[in-house]
Amino acid sequence: MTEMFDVTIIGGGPAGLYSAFYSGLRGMKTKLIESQRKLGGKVLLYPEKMIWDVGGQPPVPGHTFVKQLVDQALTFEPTVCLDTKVEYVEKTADKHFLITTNHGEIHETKSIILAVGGGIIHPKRLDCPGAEKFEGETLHYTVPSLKLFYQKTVVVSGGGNGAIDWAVELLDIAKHVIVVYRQGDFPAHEAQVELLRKRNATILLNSTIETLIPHNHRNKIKQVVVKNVVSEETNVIDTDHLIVSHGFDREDSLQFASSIRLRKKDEYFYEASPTCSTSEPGIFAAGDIINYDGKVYLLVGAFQDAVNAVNSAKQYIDPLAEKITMVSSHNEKFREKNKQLLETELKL
Ligand SMILES: Cc1cc2nc3c(=O)[nH]c(=O)nc-3n(C[C@H](O)[C@H](O)[C@H](O)COP(=O)(O)OP(=O)(O)OC[C@H]3O[C@@H](n4cnc5c(N)ncnc54)[C@H](O)[C@@H]3O)c2cc1C
Repeated sequence: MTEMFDVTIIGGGPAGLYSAFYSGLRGMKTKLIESQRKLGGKVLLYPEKMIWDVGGQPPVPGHTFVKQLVDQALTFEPTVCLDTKVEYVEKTADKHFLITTNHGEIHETKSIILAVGGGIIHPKRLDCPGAEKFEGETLHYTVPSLKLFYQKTVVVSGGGNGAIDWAVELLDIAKHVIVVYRQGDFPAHEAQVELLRKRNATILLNSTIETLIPHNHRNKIKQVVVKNVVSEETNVIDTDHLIVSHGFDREDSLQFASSIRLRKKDEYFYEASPTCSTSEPGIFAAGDIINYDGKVYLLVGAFQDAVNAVNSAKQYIDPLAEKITMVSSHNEKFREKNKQLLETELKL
C-alpha cells in the first residue's frame, strides 16, 4: 500500500498553493499534485503583469508573486508531485480516496481539495500556416519579459482583457503598438480601451492576421499580412514582435468513479458551499473551479476558498478538530523567521 495522506490537493495554482500552506498550519499531512513542471497555475501566464489587487501586498509582477506563493506553500514541507496529471479518483469502502495519475501511480488520501482552476490550460495558437516556427523568438503567447519590446514595433492580436492589458502596458515601452482584432469593437474593459485610443496606438478592427512573413532564412517575423474581413482589403505591416492573446484551450482530464457524486453548476464549475464542501463528502474545492453565490474569481477569492476548504477537510478527517482556527503567528515553523525579523526591527 502507498503512504496515506490527510489531504491531497490537486492543482498547484494560487488556490492549491495557499491550501498547502494552510493545511500545514493545521497540522495535516499534505500532498500537492500539479500537472505542469512548475507551480503557479495561471499566474505563470502573466509573469510580467503587475498584480495590484491583493490586500496588503505591494504591487508585484506575476513571477515575483508566484515565487512568494511557492515559498509560503513549502513552509510545512508538503510532498509535491510535479509533471503529474490526476486522471481518476475513486472512493474506498473506508471513505478514503485513491487517486490515479497519468504515470499509473496510485496516491492514497483521507480527503481531497480540488484546486484545478480552469483545468490544464494552453493558450490558443494563431491560426496561421507555419506560425509555430516563430514561437518564443518573435511570436509570443505569454510575455516573458517586457524588456524584449523596448523601442520595438509590436502587433497585439486579440480584443479581450488579456490582449488590451498587454497593449496598454506596452504603450510606455514599445516604439509603436498595433492592435488587430477580428470584431468591430473590443469586449475588454472600457477604461483600458479608452487609454489605448487616447495614446495613439494603431487599432485595426474587423481584422485578422492572415500570413506571417519572415526575415530571409530566419525564424523571425518581419511583417504580418492583415486582412479586413469586411472590405476584404489586405495590409502588410512591418513589425518586430507579435503577441497573440486569443484565450485558452482547456484540457479536462479528471474523471471520477461513478460512485462519486460531484454535482456541477454547469459544464464547467463544481457546485460548492461557501465553506467549500462539494456534494461528495471528503472532497472539497477551492479557486476558479467552484461556484457558489458571491464567489470571487480573483486571487483573494482563491485564498479565502483555500482556508475554508482546508478547515472543512480537517473537520472531515477529525470531527473533533476546531471548526476554525485563529491566525497563528507563533507556529514552531515560524520561530526562526520571527527571530530574524525581530532582530532586524530592533536594529532599526
Ligand atoms: C491574464 C490573467 C490575468 C489575471 N490577473 C489577475 C490579477 O491581476 N489579480 C487577480 O486577483 N487575479 C487575476 N487573474 C485571475 C487569477 O489568476 C485566478 O483567479 C487564479 O489563478 C485562480 O487560481 P486557481 O488555483 O483556482 O486556478 P489556476 O491558477 O488555474 O491553477 C490550477 C492549477 O491546476 C492544475 N491542474 C488542472 N488540472 C489538473 C489535473 N488533472 N492534475 C493536476 N493538476 C491539474 C493546472 O495545471 C494549474 O496549475 C488573472 C487571470 C488571467 C488569466
